Amino acid sequence: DKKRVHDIPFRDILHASFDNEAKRTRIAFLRKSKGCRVLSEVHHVVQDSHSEEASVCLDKAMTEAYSGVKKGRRLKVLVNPFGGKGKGRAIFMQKVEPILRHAGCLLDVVYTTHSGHAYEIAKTLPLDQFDAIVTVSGDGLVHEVINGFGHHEHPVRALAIPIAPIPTGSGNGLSLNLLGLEAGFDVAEAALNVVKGTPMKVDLFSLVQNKKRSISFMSQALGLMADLDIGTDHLRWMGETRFMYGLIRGVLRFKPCPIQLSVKIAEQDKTKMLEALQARRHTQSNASCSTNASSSSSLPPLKFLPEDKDGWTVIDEPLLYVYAGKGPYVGRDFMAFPVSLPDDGLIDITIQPLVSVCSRNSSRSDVLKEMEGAPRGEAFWSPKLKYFKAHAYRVKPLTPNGALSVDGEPFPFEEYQVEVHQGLGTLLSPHGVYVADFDGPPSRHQK
Ligand SMILES: Nc1ncnc2c1ncn2[C@@H]1O[C@H](COP(=O)(O)OP(=O)(O)OP(=O)(O)O)[C@@H](O)[C@H]1O
Repeated sequence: DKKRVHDIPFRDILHASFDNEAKRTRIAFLRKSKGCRVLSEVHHVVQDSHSEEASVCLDKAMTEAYSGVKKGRRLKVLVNPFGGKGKGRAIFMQKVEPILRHAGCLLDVVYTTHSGHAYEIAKTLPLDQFDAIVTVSGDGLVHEVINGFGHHEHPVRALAIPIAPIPTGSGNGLSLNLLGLEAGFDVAEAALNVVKGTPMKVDLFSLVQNKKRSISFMSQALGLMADLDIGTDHLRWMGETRFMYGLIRGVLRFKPCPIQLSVKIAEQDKTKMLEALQARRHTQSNASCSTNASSSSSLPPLKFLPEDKDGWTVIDEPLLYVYAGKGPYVGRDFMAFPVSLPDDGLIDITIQPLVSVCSRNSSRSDVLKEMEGAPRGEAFWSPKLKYFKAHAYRVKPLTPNGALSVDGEPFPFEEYQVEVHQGLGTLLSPHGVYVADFDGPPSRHQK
């Protein structure tokens, strides 16, 4: 009977078992429905003579389904009920929790009640009780968790606990980077990553401002890009569209970003950056770059002093924006760092000099044209856009007025320095690499 044949990849199986009393098989799995993944369950009654065969078969299926992965993970789940369009709680209860429960995960769920709540929880999290921490939120809660871990009594061990995001915020850049464009907003796919993803080491950044050290995992934005993160906060109701709206509005305003930028450059050859990306795609496991969690009880010391000048490049020209970070996507419609690698120990920095966009040969419409290719990271190839990989950088504001956004959160517009810590953070990932389609330049940028 054809109707009874289910072709289920092992990866999609959450649970498979045989009830010998009732002679019933039970398989819980994810299937595709209208472009999204949904939880499904099938039961079959088996003839007595086939009981043993069924039992062996389902045991085997479970072994394959959880090959290399601990079954029944212990999870600390943090749900921001107000993230994005305010549907975090409902999405968690209706779509995510059932998947985690069917997979036999043990859940300790907290609904955050205030800004800073996730930070407090992460700061005092008992380290041996959880296999992963799940954020049902946007990138803001992840920033809090990482900073809480950074201020934990044992920060390096805390940062070795993998974080797995469920995308219910407005940006969800981290989910996009882990799951890719197609699956990045699919909460069921993200839940499957919670159940079966493997730990992937990622670089984190120390940001020092007024002697205070914060950790950033995704981005720091100045000028137009900060306006995009912060200046569109009141447009949260728009969901992710607010980023594209902010981008167009910012380009039309054309406001310079009054800073002096100093960069400890590691690479500025775009072709070499692409080659490194292509090579990294073939080495999916990055366990070798893991920091030795047990050997250190404090955060890595800072390597670069604010007065270091040797080997630093100073950029004084007027800029439209500076955008620095890790992970290709910062939003669904913006691949800001297409050649970013999770663990190269470097930060990607993009700079748009104002002169090149205000020159006689260039115009706002040119910038907007570049933006058309933003979802595919095409601006990378624009000769007008400077793109560095760096060990560290520092910013000195030249006027008191401006905006700085760190991982999407507003920070004081004051002098700061950033450096990279290789492999200090841990995420759960289905692929062991960032998922973003990016290769050679589009035809208009080909020589
Ligand atoms: N109960 C709460 N009330 C008010 N604010 C909260 C609450 N819980 C968390 N927050 C704050 O909400 C901020 C944003 O949260 P979150 O990352 O979930 O969504 P988002 O900002 O919509 O998404 P994105 O960061 O992707 O734009 C966090 O910085 C956090 O401090």
